[in-house]
Amino acid sequence: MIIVRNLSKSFPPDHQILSRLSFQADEGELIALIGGSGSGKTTLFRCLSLKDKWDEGQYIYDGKDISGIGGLEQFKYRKDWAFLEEKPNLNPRKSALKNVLSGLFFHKAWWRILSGTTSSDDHMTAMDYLDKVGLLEKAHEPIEKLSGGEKQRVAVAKALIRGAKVIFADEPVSGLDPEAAMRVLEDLKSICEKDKVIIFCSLHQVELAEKFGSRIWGLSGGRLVVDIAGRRLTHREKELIF
Ligand SMILES: Nc1ncnc2c1ncn2[C@@H]1O[C@H](COP(=O)(O)OP(=O)(O)OP(=O)(O)O)[C@@H](O)[C@H]1O
Repeated sequence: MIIVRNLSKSFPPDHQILSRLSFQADEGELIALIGGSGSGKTTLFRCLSLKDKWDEGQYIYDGKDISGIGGLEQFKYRKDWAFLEEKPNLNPRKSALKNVLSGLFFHKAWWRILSGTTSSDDHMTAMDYLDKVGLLEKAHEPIEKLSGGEKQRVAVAKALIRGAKVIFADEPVSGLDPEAAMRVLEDLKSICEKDKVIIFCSLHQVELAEKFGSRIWGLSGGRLVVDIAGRRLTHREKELIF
């Protein structure tokens, strides 16, 4: 569970980006974050994944206040989190399988990392995750030969194999055709429900947020102006956000 109280962040000299955000996110929730360009979506994700510092506020993760923790302790928590970006962070020349296996970096023995060897158990686990996102038959294809949606689904499998408990998906379906976008979001939603991970997913299309979000957050000018259970937004709620 994630609890945030009064989180604020500004960029110098005094550009306030996030303003006193408070919320709770529970396991199994897919939180669809919507907001205009520059409303602070990426900055919020960067703060929650400890990539950026914030100025004020309390951040409680799994019952522990991690607001002021330093480098080494941060590393421990970062193992629990994965980032999905618009352009998936994958090696284009390596196969889908090898890319998924690289997600085990945090968990493998040092000699396996140095020698690049993997056990047959690791191999089967990676195949299981590729199966979960419907890409078993593409396991040996190099990433550069996959479509945008397939690449994103490999990135999802890579996040899962590393045991991510929280996934920050920053506009993961921008640039995908509607069918591919639906498939990626269907996978994320099913993983969220079955594996009880928390997924924060920023989206530009309100309809997708309404269809896939178990909750919808609306961010405007760095403020959380809408926080509702997944359903169609009212006209007034849309006006508050955009
Ligand atoms: N490193 C930085 N230094 C100064 N200002 C920044 C920095 N990063 C982001 N900003 C500013 O913070 C604001 C919020 O940016 P952010 O990227 O979080 O918005 P966003 O909602 O993700 O936008 P988009 O939908 O366009 O990606 C913007 O005004 C941006 O210019």
